[in-house]
Amino acid sequence: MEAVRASAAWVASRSSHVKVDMLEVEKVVDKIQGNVPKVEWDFEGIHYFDDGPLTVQYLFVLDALNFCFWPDKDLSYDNLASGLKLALEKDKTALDADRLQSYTGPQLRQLLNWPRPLPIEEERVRLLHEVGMELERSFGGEAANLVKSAGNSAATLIELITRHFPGFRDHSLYKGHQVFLYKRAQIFVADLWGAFKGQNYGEFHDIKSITIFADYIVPAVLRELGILKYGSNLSCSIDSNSEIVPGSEEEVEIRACSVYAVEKMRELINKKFGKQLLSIDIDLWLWSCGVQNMALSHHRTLSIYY
Ligand SMILES: Nc1nc2c(c(CN[C@H]3C=C[C@H](O)[C@@H]3O)cn2[C@@H]2O[C@H](COP(=O)(O)O)[C@@H](O)[C@H]2O)c(=O)[nH]1
Repeated sequence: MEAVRASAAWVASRSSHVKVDMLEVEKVVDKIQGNVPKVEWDFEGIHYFDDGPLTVQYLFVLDALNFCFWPDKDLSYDNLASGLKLALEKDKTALDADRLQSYTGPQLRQLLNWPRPLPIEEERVRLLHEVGMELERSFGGEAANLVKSAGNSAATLIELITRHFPGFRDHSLYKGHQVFLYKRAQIFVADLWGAFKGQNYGEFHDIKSITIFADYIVPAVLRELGILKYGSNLSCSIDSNSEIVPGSEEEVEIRACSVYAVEKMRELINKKFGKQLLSIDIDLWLWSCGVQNMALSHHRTLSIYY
């Protein structure tokens, strides 16, 4: 994921609305003495797992829809993960490639047992269709075949996903430069790694190449820790829950600086404590802190990417 790392650093070096405070990065690293608290994947107990290909199908569909929950204050990622899990437990064919291509908005709501329209519902349906169609066309209908064809390489899997499924192409243009963040593609790799505990469909020899997943929770945690500093206009917009325009400099800077800050944290932990941490582990720690802190205000961007 060199493209993510390099483009995030490029943005961080030119950023004007968001700054990474390296002194605060150092303070946090010293405070935890290089020991990032271990958070178990599925600490919430909400995901489907059967140790086989159906779990891979579940995780791929989950991450195809893993974005933008905040416009509905009662909806969260948990509803999606547990809704899809229950749907699969009731009907093992619910996420088959042909079924994915035919869901309508109301049927998707019904599948998730959600009583009203989902945020950006028409995009969610479009992405489901895209996943079903391309899985059928190129991977015999199974996400497990997509994973197998990556040959245990996280970078190859992300390359395959973004080549075959346009809905995962989480790119932005910033000051004329292409920025790659690939949040949902990377989180799918992390979910495989976490669910299968680094074995079988979750075995990746280059898992350390993955960065954090630039969503709307981790930046809020980094800001709370003092690691990200926002300019006054941006601070006001976020604290007053105003929407941040997708693709704006502010939005790209928030996401890219989050990736960059955690890469710096990781480097510092390595330098000071001689530990090689995975960004995935830092991400899950930060994310779990964020979702347990209801008081955090996060940036609000209507986006299909996170
Ligand atoms: N950086 C990062 N972002 C993550 C996740 C996850 C879930 N990962 C699962 C994997 C193992 C664990 O046991 C987790 O269950 C969701 N999100 C993002 O959060 C936001 C949802 O927030 P709220 O509206 O409050 O539900 C939304 O952008 C969503 O895409 C993560 O791990 N890292």
